[in-house]
Amino acid sequence: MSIEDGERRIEEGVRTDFRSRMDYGGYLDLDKLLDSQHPVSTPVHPDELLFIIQHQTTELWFKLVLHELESVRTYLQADDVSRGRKALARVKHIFRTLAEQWSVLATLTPSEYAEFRGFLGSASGFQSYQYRAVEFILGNKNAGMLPVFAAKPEQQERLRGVLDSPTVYDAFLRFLVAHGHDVPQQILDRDVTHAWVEQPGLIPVFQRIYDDPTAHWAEYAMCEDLVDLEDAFQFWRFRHLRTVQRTIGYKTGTGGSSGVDFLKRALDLTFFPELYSVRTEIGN
Ligand code: HEM
Ligand SMILES: N[C@@H](CC(=O)c1ccccc1NC=O)C(=O)O
Repeated sequence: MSIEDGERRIEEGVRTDFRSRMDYGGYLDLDKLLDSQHPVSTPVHPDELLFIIQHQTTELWFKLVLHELESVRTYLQADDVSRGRKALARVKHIFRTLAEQWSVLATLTPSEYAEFRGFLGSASGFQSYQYRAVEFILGNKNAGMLPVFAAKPEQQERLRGVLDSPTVYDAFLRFLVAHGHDVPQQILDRDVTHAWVEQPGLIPVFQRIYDDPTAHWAEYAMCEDLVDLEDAFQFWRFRHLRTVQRTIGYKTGTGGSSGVDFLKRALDLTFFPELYSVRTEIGN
C-alpha cells in the first residue's frame, strides 16, 4: 500500500540525520541564496519580492549561459562540433525559459510597481554585467559599456576580458576554415574588440553550405543552431520591451535612458547577420 491515511510512508532507508552528512541546503548554499533578497521599500511593498526574485533567477541563468557559451567557443576551437552544439542547445532552452518567465513579472501592475519604483534610485538592468558579457561573447561588443562598471573593478576587468576575446561567431568562422571553407582572410583578421558588422564576403561561404546541406552537415546544423539562438535572444529582448511598456509606459528609465524607445533600438542589433542574409539567396 503506497498511501495510508492520506500519507506516503517514509521508507526505512530514507536519511533524516544530517548532523555529520552533506545535505540539500548545505550543498546548494541555500542559507546564502535565500538570505539574499533585501527589499528596499519602506514599508516593504509586498510585490518587491517578486521583482527581486525575477531578477535574481534571471542573473543565475545568465551565469550558466555565459559558462555554456564559453564552452561552445572552446569546443569549436577544439573542432568538437557535437559538444559545441549540445552546449548551444542548452543556452537556447535557457533563453526560451527566460522569455517565458516575463509572464510572471507581467502580473505586476503599473500601479503596484509605481508604489516602490522610487526606492530603486538609479539602479537599472542596464548595469547588469552578466547580460553585457553575454551580448559581448555573442558579438554585440561595445567598449562604451565598460565605464558603467568602474565602481566594480573586478566586474569591469572580467567584462574587458570578454571584450578582448573572440566571439562564438569568430570561433565558428575558424572552424569553417578548418573544414575547407573559404572565409576571407580580412574577416578572420578582424579586431575582435569591435562589434560584429555584416560582412558581405561571408554570404558565398554560407550559400555553399545551404546549397548542399548533406555535404556540409555539421556546419549546416551549427548555422541553424546559431539562428535558433539569435531568435531566442531577440525574443527575450522583445518580451522585456513589452513588459516595460505595459509597466511604465513611456517614462524615462531609472538608468537614465529614454526607456521603451531605447530598448526598441536594441532589437535592431544582430549577432549573426549573414545567417539571415543568406536566406534571401536560397533558391535563387
Ligand atoms: C517591470 C520591470 C522592468 C522595467 C520597468 C524595466 C525597465 C528597463 C528600462 C527602462 C531599461 C533601459 C535602461 C534604463 O534607462 O533604465 C532597462 C534595461 C535593461 N533591463 Fe529592465 N526592466 C524591468 C525588468 C527587468 C528584468 C526582470 C531584467 C532581468 C535581468 C531586466 C534587465 C534589463 C537589462 C539587461 C537592460 C539593458 C538592456 C539594453 O541595454 O538593451 N529588466 N530596463
Ligand atoms: N529600469 C527600471 C528599473 C528596473 O527595472 C530595475 C531596477 C533595479 C534593478 C533592476 C531593474 N531591472 C531592469 O531594468 C525602471 O526604469 O523602472
